[in-house]
Amino acid sequence: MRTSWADAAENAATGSFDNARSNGGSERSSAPTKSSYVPPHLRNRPPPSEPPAPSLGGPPPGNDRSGYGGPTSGADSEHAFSDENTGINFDAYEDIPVETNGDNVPPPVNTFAEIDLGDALNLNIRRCKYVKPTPVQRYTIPISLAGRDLMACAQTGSGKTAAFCFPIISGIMQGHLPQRPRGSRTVFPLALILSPTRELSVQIHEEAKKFAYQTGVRAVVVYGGAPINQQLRELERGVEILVATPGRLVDLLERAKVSLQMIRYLALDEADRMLDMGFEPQIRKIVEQMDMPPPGERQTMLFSATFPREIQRMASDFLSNYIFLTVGRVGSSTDLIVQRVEYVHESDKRSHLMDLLHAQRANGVQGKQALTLVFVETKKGADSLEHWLCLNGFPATTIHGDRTQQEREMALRSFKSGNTPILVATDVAARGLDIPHVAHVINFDLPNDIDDYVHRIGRTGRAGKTGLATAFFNENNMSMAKSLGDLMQEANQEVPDWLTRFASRASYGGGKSRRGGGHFGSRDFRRDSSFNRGSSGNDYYGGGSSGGYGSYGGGNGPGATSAWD
Ligand SMILES: Nc1ncnc2c1ncn2[C@@H]1O[C@H](COP(=O)(O)OP(=O)(O)OP(=O)(O)O)[C@@H](O)[C@H]1O
Repeated sequence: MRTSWADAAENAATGSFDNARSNGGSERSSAPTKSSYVPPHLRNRPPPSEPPAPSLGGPPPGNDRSGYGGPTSGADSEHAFSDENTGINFDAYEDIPVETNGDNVPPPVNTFAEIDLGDALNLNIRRCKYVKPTPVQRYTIPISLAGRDLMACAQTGSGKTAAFCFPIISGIMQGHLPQRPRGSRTVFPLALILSPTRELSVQIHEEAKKFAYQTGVRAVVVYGGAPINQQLRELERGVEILVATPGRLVDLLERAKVSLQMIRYLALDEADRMLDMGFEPQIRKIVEQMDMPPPGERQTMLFSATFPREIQRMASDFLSNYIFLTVGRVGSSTDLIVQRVEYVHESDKRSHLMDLLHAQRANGVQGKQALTLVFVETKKGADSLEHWLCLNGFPATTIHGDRTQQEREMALRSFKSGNTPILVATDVAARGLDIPHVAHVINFDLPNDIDDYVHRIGRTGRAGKTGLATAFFNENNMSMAKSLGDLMQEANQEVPDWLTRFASRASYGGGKSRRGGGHFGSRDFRRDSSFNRGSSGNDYYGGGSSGGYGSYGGGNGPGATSAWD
């Protein structure tokens, strides 16, 4: 058992599942390889090619908006452009099925050069070493540049952030900007990007700053748990793109420090999360009850890897004649991630985790622990597991809603740097965080909702890289048996027989799935013949008695809101 974990973790870290596979399974027969299946990223793998090196030493790029008097800061410096994307194998995404639905869908592009994003942004894209657009970017960017509203669903780690940032920055750079009132202390951003967690907002802001470097477009972030005065000072220096968590933004709107009157672009990242029970009232307040222009007068873009039908229905309130885009199936996990599920009794979880970590360390490069993200159900559970890991010689830290913002940020930094290579987290870290080199995601406690599982495991296997995800399963997770088995099967993973047996015994749904039963949400809910805004209609997703928003009882309900902003 230990050997197989070691192999799996090592392979995930080095991206060499193909090697394991080519051993014919003789030495590594228990490794999580799929004997006949070859994931897309390993098929016809081309020789590694160096992306063209951007010239960083030249003169600053011309600003496409000559005469625009806005601030010129973007990324703090060119050092903000890292080498992370060098050599990424984006062929991994080539054969992912893409579906669009809506009127007059603009055609996709194959290269960034085909789109007029503006010189300064194009240069930044090269500086980021983005050689070609990912599928979600190929479709989304022309749709957004055509001024269309969009609901986009694409797998974790597939580049959704750039997909909404590029058109926003380009639109602001090249658009005819409205005159914004001057003199008052209220600020009037042109674009608003909302995300559910502080850390994700910070990350989106970092990305937006890089993309907007020397474009004249200034991005500012506001989020809870950090001093508001500092954020006010940043706002007063000028803001075109405001990245925010809902709570802090409502505060600023109520104090009339921010007006949404001039908003031209609204993007909701993790849109299904933003519209579920925890956040919906705040989002409605921001979008519908303040001074933001209505749908049709602003451009609205919603992004997530998961989009339950009821959330789609609700989201349509915010959109006007929108295009629905799916890259892969809605809510599917990427098959860059090797998924394993282990039957582990509640009382054995710690020792089992210890076995995994020992094996992983033994096989790590120079005995180093690969970055491992361990998800648990509760904040208390996170603290106690962290303590226990540290006592047992595994440097760990934790991120959850009871920690101060400073502690949360420190934990993330320490994890990213490898100083504490194990991060124990609640769902606060489940969505959006793009941490390079996470080799292994362990669901120590499985979530109650398969969509949450998809987001959690999506912290590995990003941007064309491979990853490993392990789930501990026992009778407490019966309600997940079928959806987990289905998801794994869909992602061409090996589903253990015992899980299939549990699934057939479990009454599917278990009252906790937003997805409902039978089919995964694979399409635009408007195509459902039963779609009728005035009636509840039949559930396309069929099966479960519990499907649907109203009955959602997953980990994000009111009891867990403190884990979020
Ligand atoms: N065209 C591209 N070329 C190379 N790397 C890219 C490209 N687009 C995005 N990336 C990189 O891919 C990684 C994942 O992107 P991003 O965080 O936007 O994924 P996501 O789809 O939003 O994931 P999630 O659903 O987890 O939020 C990032 O490190 C980003 O820099």
